[in-house]
Amino acid sequence: MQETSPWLCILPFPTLVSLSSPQSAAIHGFRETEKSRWSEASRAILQRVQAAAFGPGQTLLSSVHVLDLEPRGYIKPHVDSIKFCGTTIAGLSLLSPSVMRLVHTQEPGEWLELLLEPCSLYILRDSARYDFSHEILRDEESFFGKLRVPRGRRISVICRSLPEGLGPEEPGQPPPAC
Ligand SMILES: O=C(O)CCC(=O)C(=O)O
Ligand SMILES: [Fe+2]
Repeated sequence: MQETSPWLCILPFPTLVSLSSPQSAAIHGFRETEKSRWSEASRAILQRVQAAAFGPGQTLLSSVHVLDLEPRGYIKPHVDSIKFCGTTIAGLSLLSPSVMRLVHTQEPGEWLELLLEPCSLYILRDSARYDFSHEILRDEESFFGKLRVPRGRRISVICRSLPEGLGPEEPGQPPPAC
């Protein structure tokens, strides 16, 4: 029997809400939720993500952001709000491949693209997080160099560090989406 991926337990989303997060205006064709309770199998995966992306001294937002982007959905260039998000953003991409483009906010000629394969993890930290905008290209523009990367439904699971100076969040109080 084929083993079921633990990530499949997040599909379909039972209670998806529009969180109107600061970045939501940049995102088109999506649903999202903040999730703090996970199955044991998913927790094990999240721990691997967190061990790879965050240092021992970093505190994370207590909820993980889950974003469900429809095949025609895309994310316009933005820098995550420094009010709600610290130095590090780590995103696990599921289902469809996609292309993430980073563009320097002061030097638009300085840019790079990342091919986000399903089950890959990207980490935006320090300069990549603060000095570059990030975006997910829409299907029509979804090329990695000359390689066409057709977009389907994409789900991302995003962990973020807490902004400096903010203590761990109050238990039971969901953080603002970041
Ligand atoms: O889907 C992703 O990997 C990135 C989402 C994002 O940029 C955001 O929610 O601010
Ligand atoms: Fe973002």
